[in-house]
Amino acid sequence: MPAAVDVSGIRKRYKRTVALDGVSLTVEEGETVGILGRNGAGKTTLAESIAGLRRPDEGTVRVLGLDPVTDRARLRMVLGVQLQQAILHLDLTVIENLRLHRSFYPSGHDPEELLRRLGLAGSRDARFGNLSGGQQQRLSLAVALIGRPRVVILDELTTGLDPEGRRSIWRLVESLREEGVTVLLVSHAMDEVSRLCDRVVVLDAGRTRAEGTPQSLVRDTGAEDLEEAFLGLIGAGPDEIESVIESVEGTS
Ligand SMILES: Nc1ncnc2c1ncn2[C@@H]1O[C@H](COP(=O)(O)OP(=O)(O)OP(=O)(O)O)[C@@H](O)[C@H]1O
Repeated sequence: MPAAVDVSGIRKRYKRTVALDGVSLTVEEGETVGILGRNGAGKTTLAESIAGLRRPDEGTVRVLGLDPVTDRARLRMVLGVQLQQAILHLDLTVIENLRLHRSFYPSGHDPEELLRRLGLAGSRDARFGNLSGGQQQRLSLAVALIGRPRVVILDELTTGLDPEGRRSIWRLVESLREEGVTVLLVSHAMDEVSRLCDRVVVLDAGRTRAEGTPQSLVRDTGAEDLEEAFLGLIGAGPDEIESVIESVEGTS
């Protein structure tokens, strides 16, 4: 059985910026793995490389044994992706967008039921372009899940959601885990990562700085909680800690 996600030694450079500098990562089926790192650490580039939206300069990526670039059509049937910038039809309504995406798969969720689970039933007939940021975020998650994927990539899943919305989305991710879905979660929200993730990978300047369960990272760094462990791991000094906290708060 191939791993759900197998990344080996990937490098990616954008002109002068080295975004990924030899990252390797294996995620077994059914695991929920968090990708952490300060702004610009390379998290989205890693997520997009796994999704086949970026082609690494070096190294290999496999998702359930498929190459995301050359096996794209087959991968689409088993991979769901929610990225920071949702690309949905502005002029279609919520339900039309979701039905359209449902039509790409031979089987999947009932669009109406998924809207209810995501707290979007009340916005069913609103155009995507008229939704609030949090509602757009929920719809992009619905689109990622509509085909019942075996692997899901979620980039900043709950950014911009109200507290009630965050909790209902967390419960949904927990139910994915119960169904054996593999989840890769890019996040700045340490409470979210502590609650949902079996394992965490900390990226720093395009390299893997640390990897382990949230509990082991806290224990091994002698920190009080995951946020303190994270700040210690990326080597943030007292002044830098303030600015990292500001950047984390600004994006969560
Ligand atoms: N399309 C691009 N062109 C040029 N540079 C890019 C591009 N995309 C990302 N970068 C650069 O690559 C580095 C990694 O970016 P990436 O978006 O992967 O980081 P990130 O960890 O997801 O950050 P954030 O937490 O802010 O979302 C950054 O220095 C960024 O400026």
